Amino acid sequence: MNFYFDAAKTLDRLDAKQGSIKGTIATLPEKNRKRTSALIIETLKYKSALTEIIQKADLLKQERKFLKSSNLALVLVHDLLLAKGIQAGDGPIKQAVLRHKTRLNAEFTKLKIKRKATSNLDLAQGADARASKIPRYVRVNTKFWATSEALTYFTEKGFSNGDPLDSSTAFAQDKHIPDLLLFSPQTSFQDDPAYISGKLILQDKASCFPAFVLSPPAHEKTVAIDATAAPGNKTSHLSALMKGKGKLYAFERDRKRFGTLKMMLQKAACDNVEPVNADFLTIDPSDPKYASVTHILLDPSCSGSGIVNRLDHLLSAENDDEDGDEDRLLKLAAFQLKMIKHAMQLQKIVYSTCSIHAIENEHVVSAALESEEATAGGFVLAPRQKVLPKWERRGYQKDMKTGDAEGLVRCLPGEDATNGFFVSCFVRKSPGRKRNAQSDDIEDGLRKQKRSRTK
Ligand SMILES: C[S@@+](CC[C@H](N)C(=O)[O-])C[C@H]1O[C@@H](n2cnc3c(N)ncnc32)[C@H](O)[C@@H]1O
Repeated sequence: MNFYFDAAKTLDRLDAKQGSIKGTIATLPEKNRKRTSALIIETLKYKSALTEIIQKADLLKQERKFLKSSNLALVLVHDLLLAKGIQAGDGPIKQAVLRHKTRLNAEFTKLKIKRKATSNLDLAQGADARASKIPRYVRVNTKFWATSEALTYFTEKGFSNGDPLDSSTAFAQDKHIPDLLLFSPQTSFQDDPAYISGKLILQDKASCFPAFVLSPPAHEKTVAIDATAAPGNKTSHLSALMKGKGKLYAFERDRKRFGTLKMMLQKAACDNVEPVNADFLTIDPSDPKYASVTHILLDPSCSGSGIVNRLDHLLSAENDDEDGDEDRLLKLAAFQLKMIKHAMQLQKIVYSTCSIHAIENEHVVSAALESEEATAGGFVLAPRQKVLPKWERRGYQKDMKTGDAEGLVRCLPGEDATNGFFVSCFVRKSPGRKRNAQSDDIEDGLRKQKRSRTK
């Protein structure tokens, strides 16, 4: 029965908007996690049908002594009607549902007739249509092997070059991000040895933009920060771009998510990363440890409104945050701005969100550009040619009080074959810029390297 209690509690947390489906499932006890998460997802798929059946059968009223939680009733009735029956010993709660088996089955049949369903599947809530237009993106972890080796690996597995949205055996290389491959959205990598061993990282294309735009040089003197790191996809991308050289501090304030981050970093062989379980806002930029930091990735918590393939479309309509709850967005925006201003005591900053709302994107960037911290540090937006110049969709100028929106990158789900995303890059203006010995050394070094290569 514990398995049903865990599933019901998780559904309670989702109803209370305490996280995304994926994020909430990740906090379940490891034992039975696969089984419990399958039950949660299946129950959510059929939630509207199951709720109607339970109401019509008057189950909660009649069994109020045993079924105190509506979500517990949902998971039990799910298994009774749509799976192999309730998988638990004969206790009073199971008996409370079984007493109504005939009535529940009758309501189930009536509902199918009412909804003109020819199979159980017709009662399920459909996926977000935009998700089917997003290929399955897989980043080759160049810490372990080269992209050319990965291409051979997949060719030997039966994949061939082509459009992955047309064929389940086609794959392609991405046009904008090196080492990123595209597969059909249905391709599963969970059992692929290359995924299990950390040689492949499942990461949406847009979420690869921030590390690529920041691109800290692969140099022993480079010191960078990922200020909001867990679960760690962007951290491992940064580490790969740095070729394991220099130092990357990865901050994560949440203890549980910090555990996930550490596991991810180990699996992806991120040996130049030092994970730090601390709030980025509490670090003192004048601390000698961070004085030589040149590059900062800032991908703070956001509304997640751009993510369309995260299963969250399964949450009920009243939880749907299409227009965003303004209060919540304003609170998030205030926190996001605080993070940027804190980072402005350091050097080059990439700020990103997986939100489509201007409140968390252009508005935050404009406010950051107008802040005292930006003036004191001489920060401006990096121009388009430094921020994925070939990417067509740029920021919304109408939502910028100041700054050129051409320097901003936007991704729209359903239109760009990615989730919704936003990327900006702040750099210090050269004139009047405080000289940072470390960063200037790195830049000088790289300039010299380039010169000697072209000679
Ligand atoms: C959007 S997620 C980051 C995702 C991550 N960049 C990735 O690609 O895997 C934001 C993370 O920042 C953490 N966080 C939020 N505020 C923080 C702060 N002030 N200091 C450190 N971590 C913070 C959250 O706990 C959460 O894990």
